[in-house]
Amino acid sequence: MDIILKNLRKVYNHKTVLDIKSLYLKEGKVYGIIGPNGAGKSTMLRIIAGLEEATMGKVFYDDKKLNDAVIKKITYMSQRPYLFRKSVTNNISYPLKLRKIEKEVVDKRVKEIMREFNVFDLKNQLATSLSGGESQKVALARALIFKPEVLLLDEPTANIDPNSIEIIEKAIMKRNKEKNMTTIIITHNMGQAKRLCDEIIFIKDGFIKEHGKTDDIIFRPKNHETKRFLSLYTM
Ligand SMILES: Nc1ncnc2c1ncn2[C@@H]1O[C@H](COP(=O)(O)OP(=O)(O)OP(=O)(O)O)[C@@H](O)[C@H]1O
Repeated sequence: MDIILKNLRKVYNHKTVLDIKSLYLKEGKVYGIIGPNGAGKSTMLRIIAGLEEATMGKVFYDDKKLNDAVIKKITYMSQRPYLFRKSVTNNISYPLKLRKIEKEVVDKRVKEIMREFNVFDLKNQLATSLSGGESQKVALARALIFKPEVLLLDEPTANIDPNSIEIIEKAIMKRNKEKNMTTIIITHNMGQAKRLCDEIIFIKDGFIKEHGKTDDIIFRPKNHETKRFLSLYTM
């Protein structure tokens, strides 16, 4: 699914926190959103996810506005994902049960994805008792189990150990190749941006300051603000 932002603006308390004239995100590509704290990255993602309304402007999904059919194809994971006070298995199977998938298929897919994310041993544990990293993996397994067309991730691997980061990145790349999933990832990890993203969008003060191919942005940024931002990271 292509995602198109047109004259999108978000204002909080008379302050514009996001102002995007035009952005075309193509089906099957992985986009990295980078930028300082408070730049408007999460606001943009929440608007695309349909969790927040823009003050002005529109988001199109292919040529459609957000509707029930579109919402069913999108999955969004926040910085602090919310898990139900139920077992890990119940949490992960929830999106399939919601879509009335038959039990045998649900059981098979849940087992597969728990193995993929290395959380199988936690299957009966109460999800609210998991560690931060474990919760993140379970939340992503739940987000991916229904095979979304659009994946929106707000810092999916903040505070995650390298082994789990690798599991999460592999899971994203695998689906991207197989399902042509359009993916947008907010990250403060430039190594991750390099590994995962086809293109990078640098946002500051609510504006897109620079957008281009990952290597161009990371190694040959043109905008002086992008240069300054990237110079603060060790790569
Ligand atoms: N519900 C809200 N009410 C008022 N202001 C808000 C609200 N949500 C976000 N903001 C403000 O909008 C600006 C952009 O916030 P946003 O969360 O999009 O930034 P971000 O780029 O994701 O930052 P971070 O890297 O810290 O997660 C910030 O100044 C924030 O304080």
